[in-house]
Amino acid sequence: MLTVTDALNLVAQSALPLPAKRVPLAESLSLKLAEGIVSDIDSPPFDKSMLDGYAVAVHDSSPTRKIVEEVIAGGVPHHAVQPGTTIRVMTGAPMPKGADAVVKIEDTTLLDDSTVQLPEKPTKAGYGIFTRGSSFHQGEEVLPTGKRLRSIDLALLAEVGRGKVQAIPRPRVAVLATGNELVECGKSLAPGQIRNSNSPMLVAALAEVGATAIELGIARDDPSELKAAIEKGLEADVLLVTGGVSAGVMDLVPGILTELGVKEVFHKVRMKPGKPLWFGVREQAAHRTLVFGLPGNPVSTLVSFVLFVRPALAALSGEPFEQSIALRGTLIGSTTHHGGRPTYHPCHLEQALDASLSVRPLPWRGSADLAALTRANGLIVLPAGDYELTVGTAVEVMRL
Ligand SMILES: Nc1nc2c(c(=O)[nH]1)N[C@H]1C(S)=C(S)[C@@H](COP(=O)(O)OP(=O)(O)OC[C@H]3O[C@@H](n4cnc5c(N)ncnc54)[C@H](O)[C@@H]3O)O[C@H]1N2
Ligand code: MOO
Repeated sequence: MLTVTDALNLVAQSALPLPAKRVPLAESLSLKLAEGIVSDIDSPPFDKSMLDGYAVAVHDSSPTRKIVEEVIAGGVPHHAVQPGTTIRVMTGAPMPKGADAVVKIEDTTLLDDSTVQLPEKPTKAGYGIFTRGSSFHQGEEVLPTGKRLRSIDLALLAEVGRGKVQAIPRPRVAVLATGNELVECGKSLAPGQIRNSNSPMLVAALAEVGATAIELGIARDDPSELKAAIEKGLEADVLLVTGGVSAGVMDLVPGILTELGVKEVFHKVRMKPGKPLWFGVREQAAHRTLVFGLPGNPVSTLVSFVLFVRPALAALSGEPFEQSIALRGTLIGSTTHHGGRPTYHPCHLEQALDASLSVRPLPWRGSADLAALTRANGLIVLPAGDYELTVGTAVEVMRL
């Protein structure tokens, strides 16, 4: 059976960045730019007052000035500032000709409706002015290709008039739960039934990493129903099918995937939980779909998602394919391990002031015990073998 590392390498080979496309500004947050953004304007586009006050010429020493005009943000001055005169400007207003500084309104005294007294101390030239083009010039590259867009970057795109940008889009990920025993969350249970907990978990986990989830609901263990749902899911960039991938009589998923042209890359990985993980790729025309058959038990689904799907989604979005970071911690509770598969055991991690991690293994009843996982914020990576680990042992852990 494949090791986790070998299986990860196989997923990494297929998880290539999605082709870039034009994306509306409002949908571009956290996407990776696929073009350098060049400004269509000087910024600011005009010499602009940064204060509410009076536009003055600093070499003019007249103690009082005649106010010839008032310019608000969005307006334009119709006069120039001449010796003995001033123009009242509001923050954001274009500076009038003849002025080279702004005196704050709080530092002045209005003598009558059209006369203002200025402070004796002269203002410095340039004070209170954001000079045209002092941030950047028209034709300058303001955001480089490859940049992952943050909210402040969206502000800059808006400033330079870019309503659409060329970027690597968010991966579209279809989520399909399979199994006759499953009912949706709002329903009461008949004998033998359980609620579909995998779909809400995966949809939320996809939201956490900025992927777009396409929920396909529940398909019964019926070949034609499964086939129709899987066919729909293959239109996405990634299809996550949960359940039906182990060895049972109703484990139909791998066969149907193969029938629909998905090439199996691997089935089964030496890990606990998550052993029956299935991975394949369908190439059709220019469209590639990565397909993960996630084992049905919710903890197996989540661990497989964290280990395999999350790095694949990062790679599709243009980031490096990186495994969850392995950290070192020290056990503050003992634990035992049995069996030939490395186990990802739920734990509670606590970081001390010196950044060291204490690791408390949590009671856990296996891959269907999702309640135990709700109390965990990490997983201990326990190597294969039969052994006991005592308090104080150094272990490898991952954050959840
Ligand atoms: N003979 C073998 N039996 C099993 C093997 C094996 O290798 N040989 N592997 C076991 C392991 S490990 C796991 S994990 C499970 C995985 O099975 P499947 O992926 O085929 O999943 P199902 O059989 O459909 O379901 C397993 C379990 O999970 C529950 N489930 C399924 N979907 C959901 C959902 N959406 N929400 C909540 N719970 C779900 C389902 O009811 C089952 O109880 O196979 C072992 N067996
Ligand atoms: O690998 Mo299964 O996921 O142990 O329960």
